[in-house]
Amino acid sequence: MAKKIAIGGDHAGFQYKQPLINWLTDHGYEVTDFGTYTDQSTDYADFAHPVALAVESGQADKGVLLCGSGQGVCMTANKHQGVRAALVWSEELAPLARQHNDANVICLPVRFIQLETAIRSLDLFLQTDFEGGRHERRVQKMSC
Ligand SMILES: O=C(CO)[C@H](O)[C@H](O)[C@H](O)COP(=O)(O)O
Repeated sequence: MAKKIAIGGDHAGFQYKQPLINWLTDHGYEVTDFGTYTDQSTDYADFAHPVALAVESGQADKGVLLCGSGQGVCMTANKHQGVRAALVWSEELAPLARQHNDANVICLPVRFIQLETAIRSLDLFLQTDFEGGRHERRVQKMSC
């Protein structure tokens, strides 16, 4: 089970960061917060890279990234070796990202989903295992 979680996001994701950290710590996860720490305008890549690096290096088991649409942090994180970041905007997508894609970073579009959906999606993401089998071959083919 993933225990060490890296989290970060830009100003557009800031509103949900602390509630998600609270939920994670309440449920026994060890959280590293890479910012941003205010709602002042920032650049999403400045937070997506540190979170992705934490996952890439093994410092964190899983990553959580937040921005307005989820797109910028997701694109940035996926530049990193061994990082499979998934944009999740409904509860159904969270377990699929784990079961089929072995995603290790969840990207949440804070301007487009309710906090309850973000928390439920994160919970499902962290609880769900990769299925392997036919998906193992497909995940391996992602590398270029
Ligand atoms: O990465 C994004 C868009 O691809 C995020 O949604 C950003 O949070 C967004 O672009 C921030 O927009 P703002 O107008 O600067 O608040």
